[in-house]
Amino acid sequence: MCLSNGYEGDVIDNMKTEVKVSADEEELVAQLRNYLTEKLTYLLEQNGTISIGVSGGSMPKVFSEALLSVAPELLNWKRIRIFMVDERHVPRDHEDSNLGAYLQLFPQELHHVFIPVPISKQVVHTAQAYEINLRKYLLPEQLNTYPRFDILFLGAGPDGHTASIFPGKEQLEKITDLNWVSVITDSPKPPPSRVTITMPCILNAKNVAFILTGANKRDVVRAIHEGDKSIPAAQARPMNNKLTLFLDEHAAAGVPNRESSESESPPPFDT
Ligand SMILES: O=C1O[C@H](COP(=O)(O)O)[C@@H](O)[C@H](O)[C@H]1O
Repeated sequence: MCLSNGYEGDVIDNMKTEVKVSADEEELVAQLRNYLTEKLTYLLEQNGTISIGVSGGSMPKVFSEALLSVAPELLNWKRIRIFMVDERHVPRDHEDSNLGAYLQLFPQELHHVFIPVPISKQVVHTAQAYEINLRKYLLPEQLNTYPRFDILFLGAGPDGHTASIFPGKEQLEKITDLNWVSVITDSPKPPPSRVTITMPCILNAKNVAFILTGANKRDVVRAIHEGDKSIPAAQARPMNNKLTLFLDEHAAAGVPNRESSESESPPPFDT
């Protein structure tokens, strides 16, 4: 049942925010599948690797279902690479591992699609090794700059963190000259040690989509929608000024003037 469709095109400080609201998980997966289908169709016509960054937490299940149900002709696994936007510093077979959660949901023959986060004893070494792995696949278009992910799927906590960038802890330790990956050792959300891509990598992405469900994400949704830069999730505004929010009904309660926006039916914007 489709209780409400997405409405599109709210423009706040030049950011075009497309909001897709789903009635249940099945509809959320269908909306994600449509989005992936549209993006993959376009990206496959371009050259090179298609880079998709994903979050952990509640995201692996819906993202995996959506991607694995995209039409097979669009799933050119030789060209698709999936990256963790953050990883908890635990072994891959630990229940808290973000990558581990995806690997359980994907068939063994597709595990090579995921770029490993090599877990070392020290979290700083893990971050360095992961940054080296990112550089193998995400050559920046110009030297001395940040990678340009094709699509980032971000989650956010009720406190406003995204990836593992937490409020008040945005000044992450500089690991390398360019600092694509950094560490946090006192995360307010367990486990305390994590690696994360840095905010400039998020801002440099071609497409950024949040997947946010549940009533406890309402305030974060409001902050993102209003561009309230006090929390990291709301700072994650890509350079192309296009943001997509995939929400359920509970999280969508945070979208201001939702009813009136829906009835106005603003015209769709370009993709
Ligand atoms: O710890 C994390 O939390 C966020 C949000 O998780 P959720 O369960 O509330 O969806 C997640 O995006 C991040 O990747 C993860 O490491």
